[in-house]
Amino acid sequence: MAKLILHKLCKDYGTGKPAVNDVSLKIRDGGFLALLGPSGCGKTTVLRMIAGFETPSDGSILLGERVLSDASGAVPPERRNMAMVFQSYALWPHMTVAANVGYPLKVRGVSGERYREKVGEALRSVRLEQYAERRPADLSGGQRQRVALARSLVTDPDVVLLDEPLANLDRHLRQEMEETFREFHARSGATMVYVTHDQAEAMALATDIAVMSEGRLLQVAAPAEIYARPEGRLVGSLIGQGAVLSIPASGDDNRELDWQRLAALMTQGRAGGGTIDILVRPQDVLLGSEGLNATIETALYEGERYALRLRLDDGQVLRAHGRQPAMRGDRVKVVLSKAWRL
Ligand SMILES: Nc1ncnc2c1ncn2[C@@H]1O[C@H](COP(=O)(O)OP(=O)(O)OP(=O)(O)O)[C@@H](O)[C@H]1O
Repeated sequence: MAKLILHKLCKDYGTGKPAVNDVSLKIRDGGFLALLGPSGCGKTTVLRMIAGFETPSDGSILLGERVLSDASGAVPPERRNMAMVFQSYALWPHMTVAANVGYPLKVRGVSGERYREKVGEALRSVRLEQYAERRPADLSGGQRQRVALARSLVTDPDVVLLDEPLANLDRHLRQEMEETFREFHARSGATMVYVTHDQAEAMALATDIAVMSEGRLLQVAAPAEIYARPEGRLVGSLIGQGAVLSIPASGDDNRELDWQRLAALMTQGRAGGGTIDILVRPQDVLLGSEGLNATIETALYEGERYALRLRLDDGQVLRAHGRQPAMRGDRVKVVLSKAWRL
């Protein structure tokens, strides 16, 4: 299998604003890339161009040395050796689970022992062997999505494209399915591109996250890297549960700011010199007897702690974790142990 390369990819539907604008990306062989971004940012359009369902207005798509799409033409979807998994499962209701899983093999003319072997293997990979003769209507949402996963694997695709595959499931089932997806990825070795607007899902599943906004790619990095060093306000606010504050410019290049530096900047006022955006994670907001004055706006009990929303006296909002019961309107003091300049 080979690296999937998107080179200066554009899609203009003629609506006056391109849906995808100059997206360049390399997805390593066997990688699991999450395409993350708010609704309408162009994620699905990128996925559909990779699959061959949509023709790029500009740019090219390569799988290793093989050109799938460029100005001179495009390889049709059925010759790309890719599989797609949809939010809606897209199963045939009148066919059994086994027949659904085997359908792509039938289309390719595979039959007999080879057919049975491949279907059995795919069903085992998602632990659905016992359900082979059932119909989709007799399965839960999670089991239906596992059928769709097995079907996507049965032809040994080079690339599996997943379009919000867990969006229809409840929170508990989503977590369980995340485990299934990780296993599925590890076993199949296929390169995966996974569209989602759920950052927690992207962090839990992917080896790399690509954040998009308004058709453009903002940042591509491993989950831990993008969490620790997000680029810009949108990525900062999208990944993890941080708060973005605007504070007087620091004048130095250091992007990691400690409390000493922050305290000096935040208490000096805004007399000229411009401002910078900083990202503050809830675990770095420490409640105590000194620091910035703030008021508790909401305190949500989460079992082991309280998730607090605080308003600083300058009107900006922070998120914090509290150990003690807290009430709306309580006055507190906070120290920001560290922050990241966006
Ligand atoms: N067939 C189409 N014709 C015209 N405009 C389209 C078409 N498909 C998508 N668009 C527009 O292109 C932009 C990107 O859409 P796309 O579906 O790729 O976004 P998305 O990030 O996947 O959104 P969502 O998470 O809501 O599915 C949107 O503004 C959308 O309205």
